[in-house]
Amino acid sequence: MASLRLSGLRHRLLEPVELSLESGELAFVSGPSGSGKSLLLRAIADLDPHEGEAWIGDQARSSMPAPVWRRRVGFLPAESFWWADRVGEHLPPAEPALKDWLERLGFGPETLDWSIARLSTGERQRLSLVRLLAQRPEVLLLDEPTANLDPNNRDRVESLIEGYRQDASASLLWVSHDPDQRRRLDGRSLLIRDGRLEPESWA
Ligand SMILES: Nc1ncnc2c1ncn2[C@@H]1O[C@H](COP(=O)(O)OP(=O)(O)OP(=O)(O)O)[C@@H](O)[C@H]1O
Repeated sequence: MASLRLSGLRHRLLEPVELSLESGELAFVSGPSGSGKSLLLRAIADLDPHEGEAWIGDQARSSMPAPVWRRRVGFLPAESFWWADRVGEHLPPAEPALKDWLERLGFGPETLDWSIARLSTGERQRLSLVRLLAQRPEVLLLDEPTANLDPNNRDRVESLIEGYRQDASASLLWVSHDPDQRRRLDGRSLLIRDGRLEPESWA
């Protein structure tokens, strides 16, 4: 239940970004390859050096330890990193929604025993979303979370993210190259062009 606000957020490619997302608001970010979309998300998540400030509600990033900020602001990278051997080792068993989230993405309970090495690209992508939601972030920064998925699994992921956004009133910044997805999910559309983050015009 928190808004996200950015003021003067800047890294090497981007002009200073001013942005406010209400609690529960969805905004898409698009722009050409290499325009800085992933770097923007990484700067907000405080994973790379940057200038400027960010707030969740009225709490500034600089007012809390980096690990606390990174847990509250959940970043889903385009390529996930897994450190243990089995899926279940990355997911908290006490999370009450875990079984439901896995089922909604097409995974049975046996998935927890699967080796990470056997996962397909799309399975890794879907399971990394479950892992992120289990962190219960208040803000979600999603870097093309459906890029490797067939339409059925894309719909499942969209539905799960939308459900989480509504239940948790989470603010979402979602990098997507897909105009149909942006229309389907009815969020604000932002575009990075020549280093500036600006509202996208559909005209
Ligand atoms: N650690 C880094 N050091 C130097 N340059 C980097 C670094 N990370 C990314 N870049 C460069 O910054 C630019 C923007 O990268 P970014 O990953 O944000 O692009 P993007 O808009 O997400 O592109 P795509 O749609 O292809 O994923 C690219 O030219 C990339 O090569």
